Amino acid sequence: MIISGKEISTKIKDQLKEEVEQMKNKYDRLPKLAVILVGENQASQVYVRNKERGCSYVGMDSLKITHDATFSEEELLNEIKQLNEDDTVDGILVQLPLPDHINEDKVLEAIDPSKDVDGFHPENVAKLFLGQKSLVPCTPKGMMVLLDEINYDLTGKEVVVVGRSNIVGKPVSLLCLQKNATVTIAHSKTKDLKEVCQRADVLIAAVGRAKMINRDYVKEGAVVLDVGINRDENNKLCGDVDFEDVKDKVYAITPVPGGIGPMTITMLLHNTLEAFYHHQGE
Ligand SMILES: NC(=O)C1=CN([C@@H]2O[C@H](COP(=O)(O)OP(=O)(O)OC[C@H]3O[C@@H](n4cnc5c(N)ncnc54)[C@H](OP(=O)(O)O)[C@@H]3O)[C@@H](O)[C@H]2O)C=CC1
Ligand SMILES: Nc1nc(=O)c2c([nH]1)NC[C@@H]1CN(c3ccc(C(=O)N[C@@H](CCC(=O)O)C(=O)O)cc3)C=[N+]21
Ligand SMILES: [Mg+2]
Repeated sequence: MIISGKEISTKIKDQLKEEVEQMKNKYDRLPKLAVILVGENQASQVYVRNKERGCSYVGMDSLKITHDATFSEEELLNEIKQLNEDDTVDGILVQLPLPDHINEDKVLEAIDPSKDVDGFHPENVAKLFLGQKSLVPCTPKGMMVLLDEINYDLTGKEVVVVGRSNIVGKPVSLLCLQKNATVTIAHSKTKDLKEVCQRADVLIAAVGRAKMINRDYVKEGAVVLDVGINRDENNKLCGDVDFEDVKDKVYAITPVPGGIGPMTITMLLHNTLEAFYHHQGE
């Protein structure tokens, strides 16, 4: 089975669109997402455009703020402070990576946790760790929604996550643990990665290396979630998984493009609506 994140995300966006319409009538204001982009990173520009498109699809307001790569940390922190104080703004997202002269941790900590639609602020990270209600990182949340969509119960299942980043690997591991999976987190220092991956009922690839996971890593009948966004030898978009090589061995797999990526955007919209409700005292 090929899990179309694109189709599922369209279905969810159509539901969000209806909710937004109701909120507009009820509160006479729209949810609003502010996206800040510093520098000229090509991929970032594509993602930010997709985020704006997502907002307009569901009828939310969006505010795109772009700066050239010389924008200072102090200026960025000031801008975030202003957005924190702006009652018309529900969500604030600072696109990563930031230029080297800007301290990422400092910037993420400056965002009002109630507007932190990425779920990257330490307060939200701590809540996720503790299993308390919080804004949950979009990519991990999108993966859980996809598993739900195919009625896949993680209880007692072996999950192997390849990658331990703060934005994907670690949070998705916690979410799988919450759903009663047995979770292994692998990374660049993991020994015998192939053997570790072969144990997985659910294999999550969040590495950033084109087609690294081939059929030798995959157990027959496994579910494979491919987070990677890479370019192959022909400069074509591809995942961390060699899709053609593994597709006849799996129970289900997400493609790239059209898999996890669109779900990430949709969960961002979902989080923005959640933040809006919170700001309205719901
Ligand atoms: N579809 C989507 O919505 C999203 C896609 N992405 C994509 O997902 C990928 C991962 O992103 P992100 O988590 O930010 O990446 P990072 O670069 O922050 O993390 C990569 C992780 O992979 C590990 N790793 C690197 N090489 C190997 C290897 N040879 N064997 C095993 N593990 C390895 C690293 O290990 P170590 O810690 O030891 O260095 C690290 O933990 C990228 O392609 C990115 O573009 C990211 C976010 C959202
Ligand atoms: N603060 C912050 N939050 C993020 O959520 C964040 C970030 N920084 N930095 C970079 C990563 C990456 N990311 C993606 C979002 C959408 C697609 C996406 O839309 N992918 C499409 C194709 C995109 C294309 O055509 O290149 C797809 O897979 O079908 C991919 C990757 C969010 N990230
Ligand atoms: Mg990173």
